[in-house]
Amino acid sequence: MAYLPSNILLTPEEMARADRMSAESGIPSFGLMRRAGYAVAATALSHFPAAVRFAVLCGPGNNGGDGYVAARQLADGGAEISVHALGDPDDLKGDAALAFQLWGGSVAPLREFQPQPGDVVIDALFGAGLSRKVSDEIAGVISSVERAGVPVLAVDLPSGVDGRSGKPLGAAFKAHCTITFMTRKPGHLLLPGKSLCGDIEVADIGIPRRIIEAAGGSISENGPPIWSAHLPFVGADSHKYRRGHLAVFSGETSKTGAARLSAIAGLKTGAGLVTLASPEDAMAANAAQLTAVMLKKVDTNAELSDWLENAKLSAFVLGPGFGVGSRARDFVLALKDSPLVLDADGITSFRDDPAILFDAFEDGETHLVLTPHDGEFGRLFPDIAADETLSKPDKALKAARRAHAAIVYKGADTVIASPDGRVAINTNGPPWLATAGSGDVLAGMIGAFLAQGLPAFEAAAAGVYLHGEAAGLAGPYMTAEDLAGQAGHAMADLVARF
Ligand SMILES: NC(=O)C1=CN([C@@H]2O[C@H](COP(=O)(O)OP(=O)(O)OC[C@H]3O[C@@H](n4cnc5c(N)ncnc54)[C@H](OP(=O)(O)O)[C@@H]3O)[C@@H](O)[C@H]2O)[C@H](O)CC1
Ligand SMILES: [K+]
Repeated sequence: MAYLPSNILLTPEEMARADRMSAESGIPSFGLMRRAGYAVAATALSHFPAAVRFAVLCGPGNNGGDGYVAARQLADGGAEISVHALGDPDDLKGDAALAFQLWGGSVAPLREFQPQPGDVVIDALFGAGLSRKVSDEIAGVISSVERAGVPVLAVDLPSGVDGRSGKPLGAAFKAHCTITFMTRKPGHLLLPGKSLCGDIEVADIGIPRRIIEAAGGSISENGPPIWSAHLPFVGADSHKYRRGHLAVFSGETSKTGAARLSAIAGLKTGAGLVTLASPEDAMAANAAQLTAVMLKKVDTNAELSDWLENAKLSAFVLGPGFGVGSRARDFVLALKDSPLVLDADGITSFRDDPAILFDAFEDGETHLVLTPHDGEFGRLFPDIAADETLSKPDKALKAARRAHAAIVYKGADTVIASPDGRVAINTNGPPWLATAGSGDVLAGMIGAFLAQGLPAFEAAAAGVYLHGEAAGLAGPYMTAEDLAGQAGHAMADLVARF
């Protein structure tokens, strides 16, 4: 059984489409279920060789079918098995009915299941077909398993987790590990689903890759396949390792640190030049702490216009420590034709009338990157943020289309979306990234990729990925300075991979 590494993610609907396409191309659907069940049994044995009993909980659809196949396979191998079913197994249809026949052993009602010490629960209640909140009866079984502290192997998804959004519907198992088929689903990577899956294994059950690719939409795991072709150093001479001129706007005297973090991160991410644009009153504070980053006094709109006319600037970062208000709005509108990362105070400055921002960046190729965390997202897109029916990728995509911007919707499961429909879920950020100044560093990294000529979505996704890599190098006790400091090493590692 092959286990597939891939950055393609299929929603449950897309996976169902892949199933249909493979059936239409002549691949017997029961063969898929059989291989799925075998993979479950193999994973159960490899993860839990000392299990006293495998307690297989089977639902009323094909997820349950996988469970029956696994039960047969494990029983044939000599394992102790119990099978409990939701609903009457005689009502099963299609492949699930065939799988039940293949099992051929006894089945007790789910409500009679009582976990025992030494049990390993194989959770085959619901997978891709979960369509509504789980009942109190099922929630009761889930909590009895949790109370007993016995491990859970989830088939496809921990039952109760919505594969599209990662949200639990009513209640959900917390699995030790989850075995899914062909590709992971967004719900495996989005919170809280991610924290309920445990280790995730992906088994090849024989759907051809061309079908997976054709059935897939536009959601993928963030990683080099999305943006590496745009990196300037790929296949290039070393003189191209640094390029572009990034400008970062500093806040007033008492708030200059955030912009300096962005600027230093930008330099280490490969921008050829980085200039900090500083108000006069902050010049001394900035000058005292900068060496490789250049400094330019920019106080007024007129000074900004003059600078934009006379300097060759490739991209901008505005927001970290900048201050909320009309000066931020005026500067952003002056930058409307340039690649821009708008972060923090820059975002909040448009909370009263976000349409001014969205309209300003409407023309041409997408060249604005917005990097909101939850609070900032709610300020710019209050209706989208409040819509409980939307997943985080849905929200990011809707926001991207409205704002004509690449959106980096930050969090422990950062999502990057493009107005053209592409969405990436980031997975390499360690928990210690949630530290003061981390967002400032990210803005500088994205700004540097914009300055190096990456399109907005690719720059955003590459920046988020590099941020995660740098945090991994900096380790759990890092500060934002350490994080910015590791950007160069993380870039060197990336360069070495291409
Ligand atoms: N290519 C593959 O990946 C393959 C995957 N397989 C497995 O099949 C499931 C998906 O099977 P499906 O039958 O579509 O869906 P489920 O088994 O997950 O669930 C559907 C049944 O569950 C009922 N349901 C849904 N939500 C609830 C709820 N909250 N409470 C009670 N019952 C619920 C639903 O009832 P409806 O009334 O909504 O119709 C269905 O009866 C996938 O996850 C894999 O494990 C194949 O084995 C091989 C190919
Ligand atoms: K399941």
